[in-house]
This record gives sequence, structure tokens and C-alpha cells, in this order.
Amino acid sequence: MPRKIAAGNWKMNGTAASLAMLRDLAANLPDAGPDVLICPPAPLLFRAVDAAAGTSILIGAQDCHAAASGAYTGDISAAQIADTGATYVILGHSERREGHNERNRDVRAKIEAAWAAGLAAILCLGESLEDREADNTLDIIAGQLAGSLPNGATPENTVIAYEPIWAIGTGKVPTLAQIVDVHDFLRAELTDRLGATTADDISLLYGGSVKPDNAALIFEARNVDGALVGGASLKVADFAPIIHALAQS
Ligand SMILES: O=C(CO)COP(=O)(O)O
Repeated sequence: MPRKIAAGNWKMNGTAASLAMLRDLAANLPDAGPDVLICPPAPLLFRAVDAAAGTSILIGAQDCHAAASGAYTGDISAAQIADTGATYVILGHSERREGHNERNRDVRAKIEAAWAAGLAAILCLGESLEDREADNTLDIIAGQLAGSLPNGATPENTVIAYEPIWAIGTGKVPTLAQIVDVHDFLRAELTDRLGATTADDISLLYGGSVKPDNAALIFEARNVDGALVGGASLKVADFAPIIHALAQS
């Protein structure tokens, strides 16, 4: 069985004061619920790890460089992320692919770096509206998965997040059937590559406008093991109900 995971991607939001929500969130988690992960901006990682100490909340980063160290002004390495006590890193988010020109092979190199530093990678994949309308969704997903995921993926070091670009921050959500189509496809592709024993245990998250009022329905979808949540992960009042819906799914 894959682990259920509720992951919050804060993107470029929040300051040190925002970390007060971690204690509040911890106090509002279901018993024996899913793994809960918060990915704040990099300057907050050390403090976030401290703020989450003694709770079950895990901390992750939003990107890393592929190199172990060197002359890369403004970048951070996977080892530096691991040094903060964070255990995950989001890689290949569409906002990185689009805004920073990251190609599949860049994402692949970053995942290799993350693994080498002992971090688990959350690999993000997803089609644009144009791809969706041209009926190219599964081709795009297949290409992203084949190009971005290095050999050696395990349920411990890899989580896959399906995030249709047109659903991110827009309030638009695919139909349950559209989500199931992609998640079934991802499971099948992973099975081809890794064998069923490994593939069946890799958590597949859905991301894109997950909110308290649509979470329960999304978690009914076959092969959806959790969510990667943007805007609704910033407030306990939004994120806690999503986590509870996942726990009950
Ligand atoms: O990009 C996302 C998470 O990585 C989704 O963001 P929203 O939940 O704000 O649509």
C-alpha cells in the first residue's frame, strides 16, 4: 500500500511568523492520519524544522540544484537542504519548468542529487491546457515521467505528483474520470518500469486547486494517495480539513 501524503507547497509565500501555523496544524491532525509535509521557502527551512520538532509534520524544500556544491550563485544544494533537517524536495514543478526553463533532463539530474543527499523527491508532472485540449495529456505525462525519473526509484525516495498546469491556482479541477485516467496511467507506467511490487507502493498525489470543499471527492479517485496543495496549505483552517478528508478516504 502506498503511504497517504498531504503535502503543502507554500511557494514564495510566508515569513518566519507564518511558521506558527505548524504547531496549530499539529494540534489539529487526525490520529493515525496521513504523512503531513510542509514545503516552505528555502530561507525558512531551518526554522521550519525547529517549529515542527516534536510533531509528526515533515519538512521539505521546493527545489535544489543538481550539483553537490560550487559556483552557483543563488542556488541551494540537496545536501544543504538535508542539513536543515528537511527530508523531501519538490522537483520539476511546472512553475520551475516554465519560469526557469527546466527540462526533463534537468529535473532528472536534480532528483539524482536529491537521492544522493538522502532526500525523497516529489516529482511533479502535468499537461498544459493546450496539451489537454489537443488530447495529448497521456503522451506528455509519459514523456515527462520517462525523461525526469531516474532509474532507482523506490517508494521511500520517490513520490509522484500529477499537477495539470491549468488547474494550478485557477480553481479549476479536472473531473474525477480525468484524474483517474492519469493516475491509472502513471501506476501502469511505473509498473512497466519498476515492477508491481515497487510501483504499487509509490504514492501518487494530485495537485491543482485542492480545497476543503473538493478534497473528499478527489480522494475517492482510484490511485490518488494524497495531494500536493498550494494556496490551501497556508492556513490551518484550509489545510486541516483536507488532511482529515484524506485520513477518511
Ligand atoms: O502547484 C500546486 C502545488 O504544488 C497547486 O497549487 P494550488 O493548490 O494553489 O492550485
